[in-house]
Amino acid sequence: MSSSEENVVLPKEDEVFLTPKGENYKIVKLLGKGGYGAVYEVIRQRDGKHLAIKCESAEMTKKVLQMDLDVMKGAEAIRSVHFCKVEDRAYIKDRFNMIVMKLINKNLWDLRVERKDMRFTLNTALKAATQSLLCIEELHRIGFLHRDIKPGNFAIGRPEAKENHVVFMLDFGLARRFMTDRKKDIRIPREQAPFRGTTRYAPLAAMMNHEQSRKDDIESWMYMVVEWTSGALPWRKYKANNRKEVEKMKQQLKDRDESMLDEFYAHCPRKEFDRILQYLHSINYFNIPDYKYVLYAIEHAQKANGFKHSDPVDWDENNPYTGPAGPIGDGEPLESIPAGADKEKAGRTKDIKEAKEVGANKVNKLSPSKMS
Ligand SMILES: Nc1ncnc2c1ncn2[C@@H]1O[C@H](COP(=O)(O)OP(=O)(O)OP(=O)(O)O)[C@@H](O)[C@H]1O
Repeated sequence: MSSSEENVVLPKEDEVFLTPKGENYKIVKLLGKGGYGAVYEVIRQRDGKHLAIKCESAEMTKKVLQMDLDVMKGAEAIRSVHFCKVEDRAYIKDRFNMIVMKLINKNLWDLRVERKDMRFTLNTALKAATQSLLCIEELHRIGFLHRDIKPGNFAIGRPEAKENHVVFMLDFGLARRFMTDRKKDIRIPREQAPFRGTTRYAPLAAMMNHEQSRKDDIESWMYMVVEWTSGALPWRKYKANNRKEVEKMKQQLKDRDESMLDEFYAHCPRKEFDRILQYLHSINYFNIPDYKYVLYAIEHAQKANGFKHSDPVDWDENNPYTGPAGPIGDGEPLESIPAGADKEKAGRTKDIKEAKEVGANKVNKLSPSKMS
């Protein structure tokens, strides 16, 4: 679709859309545009609540909105606080499909580059690392891989909703279910898989056209966390058309090239971050990553640097931090939960909640000295 055709079908400022639920939403402004369509801030006319709508042109052959919907419904069924709640949906005839969801705030790419030295304080980077890891573990628990973990796909909530210390995960356009249809086993990896992701953060597996798995989302998370902490990655000057160069440098890290490791970990808590990276390089496609081990490493870095949970984050320097710090699950995949979570699933939610609480106790009992 050409951009002029796109402008005709996509919403315009002040337009009002009626959904089958009988709700009217008025467009306030465009928040962002992607290959699939666009995201807008809207006001629900009934109660004046500010929400977001994500639209996908009806003509798009590759439908990504359904995947967004499946993931967000799954996250709702486990009562995650890290995903936007879906409030409504509609098909606007001959124009676009849309989902209405919670409105959130700036993403973690914008928050970092706004800073004078283009990096978060170590306290903030580690807090963002913890919350984004919790997002990834929950996504895996409901049966999906993200396959495009990057700072632009994590955002903080709005202060009006008292959610500006909560990190949300966004954009499931490249997500993939990793369990078989019977939801018992991991899907057999394809021999070759087309590249999915963003060159700067993509795991080595993706760069080598291998099937991605849970460990690969965490490898991307590691690159993102290092960038938050140090302000840059060694391969920052390379773009998507230099994928081979970037792959070579990520391979040098895996091969323990000392000068590459020195550059990669500049300004980072090297001991803890390196434990994580070496661990990720030691596991394979079928392994359930040990999310708690990764979290311990981050906690260890926090304790070693004397940070407290209440120390403020960079985007809200005058208030104590109140963000969630877990609990984290075992990563044992549940059967993925399709759109329209029903009553039968409500019972399962209780089980999941209990399992999470047990997980929390275990985390608290273990000593960070395990990392040294
Ligand atoms: N619920 C929301 N509330 C506020 N802003 C949002 C919301 N969802 C998405 N956005 C913003 O809209 C933009 C596009 O969103 P999203 O990442 O879902 O689409 P995308 O086009 O697939 O992204 P990209 O192509 O940049 O990876 C991003 O800047 C994001 O921060």
